[in-house]
Parts: sequence; structure tokens; C-alpha cells
Amino acid sequence: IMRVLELYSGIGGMHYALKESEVCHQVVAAVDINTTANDVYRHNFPSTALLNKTIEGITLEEFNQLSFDVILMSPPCQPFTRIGLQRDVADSRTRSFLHVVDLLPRLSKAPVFILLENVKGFEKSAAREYLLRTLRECGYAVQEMLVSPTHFGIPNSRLRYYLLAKLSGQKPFSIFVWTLMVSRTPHRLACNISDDSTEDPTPAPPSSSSSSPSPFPPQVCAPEYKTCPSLLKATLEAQKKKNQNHNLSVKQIQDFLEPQENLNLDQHFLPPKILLRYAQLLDIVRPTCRRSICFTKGYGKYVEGTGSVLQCCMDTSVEHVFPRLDQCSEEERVQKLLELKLRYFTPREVANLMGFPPTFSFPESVSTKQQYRLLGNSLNVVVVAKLLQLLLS
Ligand SMILES: C[S@@+](CC[C@H](N)C(=O)[O-])C[C@H]1O[C@@H](n2cnc3c(N)ncnc32)[C@H](O)[C@@H]1O
Repeated sequence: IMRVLELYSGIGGMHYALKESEVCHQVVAAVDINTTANDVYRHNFPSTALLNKTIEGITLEEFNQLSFDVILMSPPCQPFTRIGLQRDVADSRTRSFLHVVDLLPRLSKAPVFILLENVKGFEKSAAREYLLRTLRECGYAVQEMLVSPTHFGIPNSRLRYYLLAKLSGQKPFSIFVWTLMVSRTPHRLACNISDDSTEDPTPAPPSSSSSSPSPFPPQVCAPEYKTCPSLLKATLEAQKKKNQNHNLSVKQIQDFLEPQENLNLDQHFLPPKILLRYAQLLDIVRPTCRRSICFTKGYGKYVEGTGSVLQCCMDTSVEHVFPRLDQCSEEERVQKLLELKLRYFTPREVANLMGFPPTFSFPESVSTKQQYRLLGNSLNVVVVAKLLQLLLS
């Protein structure tokens, strides 16, 4: 039985992934400072020891007493996000992580396995450099990768950096993983994915013929795109979304929705004020789509880039409503937009897309906004479960 230490435990995404992986385990302690997240964790895992304290406050002796074989951790990602300041190790939020790395060589019993999850961007950080150097010095074999749920047939983008480490003497990492996981090294990974991409890369096919066709669809060579790069970008985005919806290896959104009769829909529709102001920025999907964008902690509060919204009325279409919208009066605009019946995904639906099992629930005291916030900070359980199987078995 593996003794697991779950650091930055949040709402317990790692714990659910462990359960899903079917590896025989015991979580010896979970640690987090967010009291709301801890309420949710305790609600779902009442018998796990949950430490409500800062990780940098845990001493070497305390760590030694826990006597764990595995560390699972998803440290705060704000210091590394592509849209943030990228203050990296200079950001005070990285302190606790550096504390963990510092303690690693000094533990009386080195953990056999480590899994770290973070945002895309971490692969270029000094924090990663420091972790890698320490792991090498301690004799770990390491594999890193960028993986999204879409690679496992789930219609939700959440491209994340993962590091798997095992102490030398363990079974080597299986090569199979790397063909599946886009690429072998973060360097190549970083090259495969353009920096501003918000969506997932498609795993690069093995380079076969040298006469590869142009990566752009032919119509983008049209002259109007030369004078208007933003139009080109929008067209490429639209094309990409269309392609994603045709990828039959990915499930449809409707497989993750709550039964409509259970929902108080009025509560979830986007209000006219938001529609008027942000219509052009919405990422709209239908139940039959095979894609959605990453749900972040601002979902339900901010609109742009925080997660997709669902079109509930199929009698009209986005293509029908949007093109002439700016020629309409405000009143007509609202009318047209309301016809689409756009609603937010419910927290339960977001949890479904993130692979949380039906047994997962929130205590009643946690508001909808807080639920979105906590889910946005969490991880995809199905993805991490697969990685744990690869790491631990
Ligand atoms: C990216 S989230 C991880 C979420 C978690 N994996 C889940 O499934 O919900 C980072 C978590 O680390 C916690 N955290 C941040 N700094 C911390 C620190 N210094 N000590 C303990 N917990 C911390 C935050 O409260 C947050 O819940």
C-alpha cells in the first residue's frame, strides 16, 4: 500500500485521481491553507488527515513523521502563467514549493514517486530548473509532458505541465507514454506549441515525408487576410474549432450535462447586460460539440477566456445571429442574442468535464461562485489518474 502525501490538496483532485487509478493507496496527509477548499475536501474525505497550514511552515521532522512513499502536488500556478507577470522564484507564492524542494534531499526516507502538476509555462521556469537539478542529484528518473484532457477523449481543453519522477531502481518509464503524450522533452514540446496558443496542440505525427503540406488551410492566403491579421487569426480559430468538433475520438459535450429537468435554468442563463457587452468574446458550444475551453477560477464572474457557454436553443444558430449584429439597435441585439438561450455550465457539469466522479459534492455552505473558483484551481482527474497508473504501476 502506497503512503501518499497530497500537498496543495485544494478540493482533492489528486485524491480522486488516486482512487480512479485503482492503485492501492492511503493518503497519509493532505495540506492546504484555503479554508473553503478544505471544507470541500473534508466533506468528501472525512477520514483523511487534513492539515490546514502553510507548507513552508511544516518542518523536516514533521515531514519525516508522515513517512510517505509518494508526493503528489500542484503548487500555485500564478507565478508561471503565460498571461501573468511570470515572477517565477521571485514570487512569494513559490516559497512553499522551494521549501519542499529544499527538504527533499534531507528526508530520512526519500519518496519513491513524485507527481507535480502545473500550468503550461512552468517548463520554462527557474523553479523547474531547481526541481530538476535536485531530483537528479537525489537519483530520480524524470519525465515531463504537456497533456490535455482532449488527448483522452474529453471535450475540454486544459493543457497542463506534468512532471513524473521515480527513484532509481524502479521499473523504467514506458516509451509508449511519449508517443501518446505529444513529445519527449519539454524543449520539443515548447517548440510544438506556439506561445500564444490557448488551445491544445494536436500530437505531432511522426515525421514521415518531407514534403509536408502547408499547415494553413488554403483560404487563408486570400488578400483580405494580408491587410487584416486579426481577421486571419479569427478565421484560423474558427477553423480550428470546427476541426475539433469533427474529431470523433472525443466525446460530445452532451455526455457531461446534467439532466435538464434537474436544473433551474433561469439561474444559469447569461443576463442581457452580459450578452450586450461581451457577446463577441464568448466561446459558444452546443451539446453536440466535441470541444470546450478551459474552465478557470473566474468562470461565472468574468466572461473572456474563463470557459465556454452552452447554447440551449437549436432553432437558431450562431452563424445566423452574429454576422449582422453590429447593425442592429441595442434592443434588437438583445433579442437576437437571447434567442440562442446561452447558459453557463453548472458547477456539476464543470466537475463532470474535469473527471470528478458522481460521488463528489460540495457542502451547502459553498456558493456557486466559490464552486467555480475551486474547480478552476483544480485538475482533470482522468488525466492525472492515467499518469498515476503510468508512474505507480
Ligand atoms: C493549483 S491549486 C491546487 C488544487 C488541487 N490540486 C485541487 O484539486 O483542488 C493550489 C492550492 O495550493 C494552496 N496553497 C497555496 N499556497 C500554499 C501554501 N503556502 N501552503 C499550503 N497551501 C497552499 C491553495 O490554497 C490552493 O488550494
